[in-house]
Amino acid sequence: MAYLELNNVNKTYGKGANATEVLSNINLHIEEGEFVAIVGFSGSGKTTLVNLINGLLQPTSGEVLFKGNPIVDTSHERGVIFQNYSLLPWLTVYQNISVAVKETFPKESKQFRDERVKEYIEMVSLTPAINKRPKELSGGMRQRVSIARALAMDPEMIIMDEPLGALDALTRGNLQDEILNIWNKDKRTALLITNDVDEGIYMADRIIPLRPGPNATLGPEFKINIERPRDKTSLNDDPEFKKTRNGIIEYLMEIGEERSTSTDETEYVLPDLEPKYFD
Ligand SMILES: Nc1ncnc2c1ncn2[C@@H]1O[C@H](COP(=O)(O)OP(=O)(O)OP(=O)(O)O)[C@@H](O)[C@H]1O
Repeated sequence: MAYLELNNVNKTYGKGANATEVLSNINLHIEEGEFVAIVGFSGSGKTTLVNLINGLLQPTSGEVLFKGNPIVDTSHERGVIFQNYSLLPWLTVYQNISVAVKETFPKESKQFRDERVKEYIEMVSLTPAINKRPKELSGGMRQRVSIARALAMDPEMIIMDEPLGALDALTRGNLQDEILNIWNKDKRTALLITNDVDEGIYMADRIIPLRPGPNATLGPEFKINIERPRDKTSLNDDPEFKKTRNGIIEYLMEIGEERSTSTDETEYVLPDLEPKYFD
């Protein structure tokens, strides 16, 4: 039994003539402590997949199991970092994180909770903005609050739905490292949805492409056999990095081409294939 299992999962939206099967026959097994990245085309069903694992959605058929039990609801055991921040606008940075910490650690002392909130705010370098409300923050800062909030809740599994997409390269690189530190130090299990192949290779043990939808299904997995901790500056020259990157890109280009020569007129946006920070 794997830590997280999706067995023959299908998800359809709508009914009758309006029914669209977004995900088809998804089989995904993630072991405890693994870091898996899913790289997908825009609109292929990545968020639907995240919501099935988070417990916000139920599959139309098939099963989603966490530690052997069907996922029927959201749970603190699985912390999600969404792409759209989802902060409470009337609360400050401190209060947004404090609400979540209080919910997760109701029996701990006020001092413990206060220290934890401040520790995670400091981790994402937002101490100077601790009393600001979301509308006073940039998009990148809001996303950092959202990351701090998810991690401060101490989830066993971290699920990330394109969490770093809106950030500048430097902040993005720093947060990748912070997430990796926490995953490694606390022996978490992680699932990262990204459209950035390089980010996936830098962070994950395996990358699995999600093919374009409708009826999106998972492609073959690519194992990342690069020792950790990985060094961003030398990664570009690593033969294993080049081989893996080329393999994934070739695969994505092939399925992109298959789609463009089919009769289907939907336009598909390829995942981000340009290296941005490995110069
Ligand atoms: N509640 C819903 N009802 C009907 N259709 C939906 C619903 N949610 C998503 N869809 C459709 O399912 C498909 C996949 O959506 P989803 O948001 O999962 O994709 P995505 O890969 O996360 O997209 P993006 O890359 O744009 O974030 C899209 O065609 C979308 O319009």
